[in-house]
Amino acid sequence: MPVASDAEEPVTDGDAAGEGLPINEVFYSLQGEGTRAGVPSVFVRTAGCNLRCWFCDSYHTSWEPTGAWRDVDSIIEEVQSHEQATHVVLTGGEPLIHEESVELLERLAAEGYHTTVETNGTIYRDAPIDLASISPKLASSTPTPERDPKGDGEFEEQHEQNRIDMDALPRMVDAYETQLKFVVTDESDLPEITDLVDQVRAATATTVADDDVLLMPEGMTREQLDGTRSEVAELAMESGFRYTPRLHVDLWNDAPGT
Ligand SMILES: C[S@@+](CC[C@H](N)C(=O)[O-])C[C@H]1O[C@@H](n2cnc3c(N)ncnc32)[C@H](O)[C@@H]1O
Ligand SMILES: Nc1nc2[nH]cc(C(=O)O)c2c(=O)[nH]1
Ligand code: SF4
Ligand SMILES: [Mg+2]
Repeated sequence: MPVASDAEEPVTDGDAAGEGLPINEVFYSLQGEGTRAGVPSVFVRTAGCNLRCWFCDSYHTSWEPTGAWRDVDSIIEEVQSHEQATHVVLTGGEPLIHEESVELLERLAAEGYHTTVETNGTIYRDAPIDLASISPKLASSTPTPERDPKGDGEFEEQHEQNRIDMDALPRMVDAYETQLKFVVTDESDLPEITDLVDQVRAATATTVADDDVLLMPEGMTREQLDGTRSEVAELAMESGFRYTPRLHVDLWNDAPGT
């Protein structure tokens, strides 16, 4: 967890917006998820999210947002310090809740970076995004009282109402090269995924192929993935959708900054 320096305003939940972007962490790693798994990339993780998935592997961006307000220049400078990298992954939290993410993406594009945005697909923004890595949230993500990592189900209704936006999602699919990356907890998720993909196909002019739809096993640790990955791999073979590993978890488990 990065600690805010004296020069930077710390981010806390319910905070008034500061200057620039609330940044939880910037780190260099391999893209662990999706069609570009294995590509060396700089990750820029914003703080704050409009959803509250019970399983969120970035708890300190959603349930308890933490970090520091930073201007775009300082973020670009840190990205450029990783000289080998040509790919940048903007993630969060939900990076597209922040209008300033557009400016950051514009600057990254002008510097020649390939940009991937990891997003829950509920907010559309017009920006130079090379790959929209959209992870629409299923009913199994909802923080019921039994599955609330922090409280007693206080976010259940808000999460349930906001987790799918059938205006923003097809709009993003039509605007950008897209992968739809679903977190799968077990086989009961599959009918909802199929239904959602059908709805997106009906609402877009873009062809969404079966291998643009990725099934990703739920799990923050190797141990948790041991309980989900085989079943999700079988589901991919049965459905014709694509499987994505969580390469970073396989390599580094849940170590910070990976
Ligand atoms: C922390 S989210 C940030 C971006 C955005 N808010 C979203 O959900 O797409 C980054 C990615 O991690 C996935 N993810 C979060 N928690 C997970 C878990 N416990 N197991 C598997 N994937 C998870 C999300 O679905 C998303 O694809
Ligand atoms: N290595 C690595 N790959 C990732 N791909 C998407 C990530 C994310 O948190 O959005 C992520 C992450 O946190 N680490
Ligand atoms: S939408 Fe993304 S960042 Fe927000 S709670 Fe869910 S997984 Fe975490
Ligand atoms: Mg992650």
